Amino acid sequence: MASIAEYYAGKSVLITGATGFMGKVLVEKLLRCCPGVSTVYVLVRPKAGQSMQQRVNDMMKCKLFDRVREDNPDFHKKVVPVSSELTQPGLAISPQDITKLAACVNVVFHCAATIRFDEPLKHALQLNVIATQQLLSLAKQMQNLEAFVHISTAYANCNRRHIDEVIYPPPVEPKKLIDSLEWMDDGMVREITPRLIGERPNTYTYTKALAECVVQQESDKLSVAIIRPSIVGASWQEPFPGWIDNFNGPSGVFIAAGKGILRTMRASNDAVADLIPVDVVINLTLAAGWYTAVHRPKSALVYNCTTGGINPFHWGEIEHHVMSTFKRNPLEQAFRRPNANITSNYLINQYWILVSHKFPALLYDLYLRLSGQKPQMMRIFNRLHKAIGLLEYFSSQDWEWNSDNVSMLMAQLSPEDRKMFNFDVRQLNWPEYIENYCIGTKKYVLNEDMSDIPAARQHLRKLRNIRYTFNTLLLIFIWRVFIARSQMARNIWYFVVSLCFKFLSYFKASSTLTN
Ligand SMILES: CCCCCCCCCCCCCCCCCC(=O)SCCNC(=O)CCNC(=O)[C@H](O)C(C)(C)COP(=O)(O)OP(=O)(O)OC[C@H]1O[C@@H](n2cnc3c(N)ncnc32)[C@H](O)[C@@H]1OP(=O)(O)O
Ligand SMILES: NC(=O)C1=CN([C@@H]2O[C@H](COP(=O)(O)OP(=O)(O)OC[C@H]3O[C@@H](n4cnc5c(N)ncnc54)[C@H](OP(=O)(O)O)[C@@H]3O)[C@@H](O)[C@H]2O)C=CC1
Repeated sequence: MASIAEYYAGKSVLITGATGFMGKVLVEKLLRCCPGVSTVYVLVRPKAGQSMQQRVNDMMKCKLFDRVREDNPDFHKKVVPVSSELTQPGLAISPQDITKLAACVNVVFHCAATIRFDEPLKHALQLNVIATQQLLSLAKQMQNLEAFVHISTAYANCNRRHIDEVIYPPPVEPKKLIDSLEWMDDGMVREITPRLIGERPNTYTYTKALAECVVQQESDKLSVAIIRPSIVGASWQEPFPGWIDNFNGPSGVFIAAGKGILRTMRASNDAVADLIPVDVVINLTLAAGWYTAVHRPKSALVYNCTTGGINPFHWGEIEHHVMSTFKRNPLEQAFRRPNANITSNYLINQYWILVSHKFPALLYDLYLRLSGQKPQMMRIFNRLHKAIGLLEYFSSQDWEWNSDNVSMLMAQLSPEDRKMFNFDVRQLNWPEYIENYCIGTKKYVLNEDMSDIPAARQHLRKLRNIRYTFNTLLLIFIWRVFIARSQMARNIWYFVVSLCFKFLSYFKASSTLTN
C-alpha cells in the first residue's frame, strides 16, 4: 500500500479556510511532507482591502512556512488561489474555475467555518451549513474525487456527556431550518435562537452539528471523513514547537493571564482540559484523507481527535504551568504581576472579579483621566468578561470521547508514516507543551522579542514595589480613618487580634498533643 506522501504525489487538493489557523498548518504540512503533491487549490476571498492573491502571498511569507521555504524555495508555485466567498450562491466561484476544479481535484479538505461563539444564527447557518452543502454539490461534480474531509468539532454534540464516533441525529432537520430562517428577519431569528440551540451553549456548536448531518445526507457516492478536534492549541512539534497565531480558545486566556489582566476565571480545577495541538489535528487529517481515498469506506468515518481519554491533563494543572511559565518568561508591559486563579465557585469568582478586575481597572482609569489620557481599562475588562463568559461552559465540565477510529487509523500507518504524521498524543509531555504554547503566544501572537525578557522582569519588579507601597498606604489609611478614630473600631480590632491569637494557641497545643 502507498505511504501517505506517495498517495498525495501527483494529486490535486482543494482546501477551504486555508488562510485560517488550521488551514495554514495544513497547507504547510502538505507542501513540506508530501512534496510530490501536484497542486493545492485554496478557496480564498479578498478581505480588508487585500486581493486574494495578496493574502495568499502574505500567508506564505509568514514564519510558519520557513521550513518548507528552506526545502523548496519554489513551493508557492503549487498553491493556486481560487476566488470564492462561501456565503454567496455557488460559493461565488467563476464557471471557469468550477470547470477546472471539477476536472482535476482529487481530495477536498473543508476547514472554513465561522468559529465565533456569538455569531448570529443566520450567518452561522449560512457559513457552517449551507456553504458545506454547496461544497458537497461541487464535490459531486469532481470527476476524480477520491476523498472529502470535513473538519467538524468534538463539541458538535456537547449536549451529550459520552460522544461516540458516529453522526448523531441532528437537533432539527437542516433543510427545514434553512427554509424557515429564510423568511424570518434578524429580530425574529434572535428571539428563537435560544429555543433552537437548546442545551448547546452557542450557535457555533449547533451549526457544526447540523453540518455533520448535511455531510452525511449529501455524501452519497462520495468517500467522506469527518474530523472532530477538541480545543485546538499551538503546535506541539511541527513545523516548530509553540506556533500559534490567534487569540481563540485558551490562547487569549493565557495571554490575558500573562499580562496580569485576568486574575480569576470560572473553571473546574479537576475537569479535563481537552487541548489538542494543531499539528496533531493536521497529521490526523492528512492520514484520514489518505485512508478514505485508499479504502473508500461505505459510510462517513468520524474521528474524535481528542486527548482527554488517552493522556488527560486538567485545567488546574494548566493554570499552574501557565502561571509558572509567564513568571519565568514575562510578557512585556504587563498590567499587573501574573497571578490568575481558577475557581468553580460562582460567588468566589464574582468577589475576585470585583476586587482584582474592576477595582484596579477603576483606579487605573482614574489615573489615566487625571493625567489627561482616555480611560480604557474598564472597556478592556468588559470585553474580557464577555470572552471568558463564552468559554466557561467548556472549562467547567468534562466530556468522554470514544476514539476507536483514531486508534484504527494509527494501526493502519507504516512505522515511517506514524513518525512523519504523528498523532499519538500518549507521547505528549504536557508541562513542556504548555511552556512552549505560552512562549509561542509571546513570540508569534504578540510579536515580542525573547531578548526583552530582562526588561519585562524589571517591569514586574516595579509592579511588585508599587503593590507593596499601595498596600502599606492602604493599611495606614484604614488605621487612620477607622481604628485610630473610633473606640468601637479599636475594640473590634483587639477582639479580632485576640481571637486569632487564641486560634493559633489552640492549634499549637493540639499539634503538640498529636505529636
Ligand atoms: C491561567 C488560567 C488558565 C485557565 C485556563 C482556562 C482556559 C479555558 C479556555 C477554554 C477554551 C474553550 C474553547 C472551546 C473551544 C471549542 C472548540 C471549537 O470547536 S472552536 C474554536 C474556538 N473558538 C473560539 O475560541 C472563538 C471565541 N471567540 C469569539 O467568539 C469572539 O472572539 C468573542 C465573542 C470572544 C469576542 O468578540 P468581539 O468582542 O467582537 O471581538 P473580536 O473577535 O472582533 O476580537 C477583537 C479583538 O480582540 C482579540 N481577542 C479576541 N478574543 C480575545 C481573547 N479571548 N483575549 C484577548 N483578545 C482577544 C481579537 O484578536 C481582536 O483583535 P484585533 O484584531 O482587534 O487586534
Ligand atoms: N480552532 C479551534 O479550536 C477549533 C476549530 N475547529 C474547526 O476547525 C476549522 C478551522 O478552524 P480555525 O482554523 O481555527 O478557524 P479560523 O477562524 O482561523 O479560520 C476560518 C477560515 O474560514 C474562512 N472563511 C470564513 N468565512 C469565510 C467566507 N465567508 N468565505 C470564505 N472563507 C471564509 C476564513 O477565511 P478568511 O481568512 O477570509 O476570514 C479562514 O480561512 C473550523 O471548521 C472549526 O470549526 C474545530 C475544533 C476546534
